[in-house]
Amino acid sequence: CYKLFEELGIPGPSPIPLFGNVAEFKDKSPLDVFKKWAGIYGNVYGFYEGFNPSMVVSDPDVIHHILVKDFDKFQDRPLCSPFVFYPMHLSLGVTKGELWKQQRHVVASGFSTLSIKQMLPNMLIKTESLMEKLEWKIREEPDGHNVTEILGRYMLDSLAYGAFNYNCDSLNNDDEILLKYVQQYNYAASTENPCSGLARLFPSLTPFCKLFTGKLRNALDKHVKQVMTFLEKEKLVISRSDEESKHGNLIQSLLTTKATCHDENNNIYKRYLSDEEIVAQVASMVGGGIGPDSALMSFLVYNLAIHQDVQQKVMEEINLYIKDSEDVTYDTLYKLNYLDMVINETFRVFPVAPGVARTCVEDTVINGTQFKAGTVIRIMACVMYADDSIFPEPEKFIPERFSRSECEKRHPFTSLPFGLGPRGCVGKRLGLMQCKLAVVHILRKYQILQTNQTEVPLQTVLKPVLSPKNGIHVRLIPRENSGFC
Ligand code: HEM
Repeated sequence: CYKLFEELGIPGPSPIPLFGNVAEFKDKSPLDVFKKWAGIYGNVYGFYEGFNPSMVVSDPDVIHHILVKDFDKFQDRPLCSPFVFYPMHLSLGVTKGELWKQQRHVVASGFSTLSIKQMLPNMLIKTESLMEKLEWKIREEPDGHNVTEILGRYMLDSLAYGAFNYNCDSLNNDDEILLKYVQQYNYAASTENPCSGLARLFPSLTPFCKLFTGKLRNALDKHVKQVMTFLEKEKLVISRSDEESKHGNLIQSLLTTKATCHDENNNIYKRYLSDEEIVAQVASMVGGGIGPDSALMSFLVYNLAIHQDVQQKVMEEINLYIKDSEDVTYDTLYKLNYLDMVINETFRVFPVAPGVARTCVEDTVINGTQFKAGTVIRIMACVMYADDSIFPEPEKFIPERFSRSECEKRHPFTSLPFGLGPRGCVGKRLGLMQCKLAVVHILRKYQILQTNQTEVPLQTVLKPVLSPKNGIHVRLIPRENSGFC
């Protein structure tokens, strides 16, 4: 059963019976293993996760084919977590083929510019709560503290209230149903979780491993019940209100947008998503969106603390466009080009999503390499980010690499923080807006400094997105006292 790659003439490490090549990852950063293998086997090679063949790709031309040109042959995604409970099998990240296409159209329409602009007022309310929380924390620990937990909880509150009108306060309440669910969701997919590791390696053991997921199921059940009540509430709002207010949040958009479908004779018809499908989308967007959102925010704060010159430039740009709080609009946030470059460079240095995955659904040949149906394809963007022929001096933090002129010199498929193509991240603009909103508020009030507890270099862990292993320790000092405006 370990003959596939040999027969196809695809290079890769030699597997050992039962485990394939996973032993190589023991006690190492998976990112380092993929970088090492790329150095030995090149930009397209194969390895075995247990018995399962996976192809690893970090060649931008081949990636372009997989994500866009030959999308129909690679449109499905393998499961990110082996534990999928009702109704999550209906969520966008999991569904396949025709059902995915129908849902994607509906979900994507909830992320239009107009919809995102409508989410901003609720997010601003949560940003005020963040600022209050930070002020309190600074009074308690004036010499610096770990900001990761606070930032993560803020991102959750802001996402839930902005996108779903779901007013949760995880910043101040450890027992928030949503917070408990997100913690369990992340743990279930984390590489630190031995149970999910075992189920990934030996899928036939998944039913056994599921016996140990009581906490996840419990947290999911409570979350699903809560989302159901929000759904009923939004249905009432829709039945009462005029057309104008119908797209006030993502749940309303999911309730009122129709999917285009084809029957067995290829006739077109339209349908609304079922309640189960809507609940699955909300639950998975909260669970799946918040991990990368929070990790990005922490890494960004870290980079601003370590690179004071970069922080100064971001501040100058903010001062240029945002004079007072009324200027914090979708349009002004959009103008912060230098901040965009800093975010892109943060994604490169700390690849929150080190790669994206697809399943090959039909045999195909790309640039002379054969891809067999059923094979998992791991597009490891992190390998390109560390390649000095693409990003010279990759160990340095240089936001200017992402200026428009520099980007035009590179292959567009060398930077994939949100994936790309028809199955790329649907929440990209929302995630970026949340992050910019928080950075603008923090920087207008505080200078971010590193402390003697700030890790250099920073240790990271995959859980399931790349995150700071021990959090981010920084000191915030009010700008009026810092002499730095
Ligand atoms: C900084 C924040 C975020 C990052 C870095 C990120 C990254 C990603 C990546 C890499 C993918 C896989 C794309 C692919 O396979 O090509 C993805 C998919 C997805 N993301 Fe995000 N994401 C973020 C925020 C969000 C937010 C805020 C939401 C929703 C509220 C969201 C919803 C989704 C969904 C639903 C998918 C699956 C799309 C599909 O299969 O059609 N993401 N994201």
